[in-house]
Amino acid sequence: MKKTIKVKGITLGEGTPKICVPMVGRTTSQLIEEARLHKTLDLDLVEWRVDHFEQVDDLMQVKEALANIRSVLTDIPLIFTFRSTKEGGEKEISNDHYIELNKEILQTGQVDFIDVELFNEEKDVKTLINFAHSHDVFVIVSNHDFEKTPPKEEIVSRLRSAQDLGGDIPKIAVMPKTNEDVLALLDATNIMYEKYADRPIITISMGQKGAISRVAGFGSALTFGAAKVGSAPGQIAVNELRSMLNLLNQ
Ligand SMILES: O=C1C[C@@](O)(C(=O)O)C[C@@H](O)[C@@H]1O
Repeated sequence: MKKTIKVKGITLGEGTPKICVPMVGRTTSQLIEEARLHKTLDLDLVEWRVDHFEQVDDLMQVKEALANIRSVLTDIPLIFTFRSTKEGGEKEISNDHYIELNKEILQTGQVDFIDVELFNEEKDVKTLINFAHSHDVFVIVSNHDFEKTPPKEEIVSRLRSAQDLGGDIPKIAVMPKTNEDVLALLDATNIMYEKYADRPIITISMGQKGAISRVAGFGSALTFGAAKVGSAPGQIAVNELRSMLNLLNQ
C-alpha cells in the first residue's frame, strides 16, 4: 500500500492528480493581490515561489508576507519553495541563508510543505527534512533540468534518491527536446510509480512539447497550472487544466 498525504482536506497520491498554482509576486502587495485571485480559482494547493520575492534576503519581510498570504488563503495547502537559479529560479542565495530561510518558515506553522532541492549537500537535505518533520511539515525533494531530459534510468534514480533521503514527495521536472524525451519522462514516472515509490511522486516534462505530462498522470500526484503568470514553461491555465483532468478521469 502506498502512503497518501492528506492536508487541509486534500489527499495527494489518491485519485485524479491535484492542481497546484504558483504565486510569483515580487512585493507583499502583489502577493496579497495574487492570493486574492488564487482564492477565486479552482485549485487544490498553492506554491509560494519565494525566489521571486524582492525581499527574500530579509527574514522578517518574508514572514510578514507569508502571514499576509495566509490571512487570505486560510485553508488551502501551501508549499513554500525557494528555487535556485541553477534549477530555473529567479535568485541565488547562500547555502546558509537557504537553510535559515526554510527553518524560520517551518517554525511559523503557516506552511504545509517545503520544497528542498535534491542537489544540495546531503546533510543539509536531511537536516531540513528532520526539522520539517519535527514541525509536522511535509517535504518535497525536487530536481529540475531546464536544459534537457536525462535518460529514464537517471530520472528514476533521482526520484529514488529523493525517496531514500526521506522526502515525503520525490519530484522531478525536466525539459524535452524530442518526443522521445517526453516518453522517457512518462516511462520513468510509470516505472517509479509501479516499482519503487511507496509515497506520492510528482513528475513534469516542461515546455509545450511536455504539456501532455501535465494531464497524463501516469502516477504523478500533482500538476502545476498557471493563474495570470506561470512559473515554468508549458504550464496550462488552471481552469483549462481542471477541465482536461476531469475529462480524462471521469
Ligand atoms: O518544480 C516546480 C514545477 C514547475 O517547474 C513546473 O514545471 O510546473 C513550476 C515550479 O513553480 C515548481 O516549483
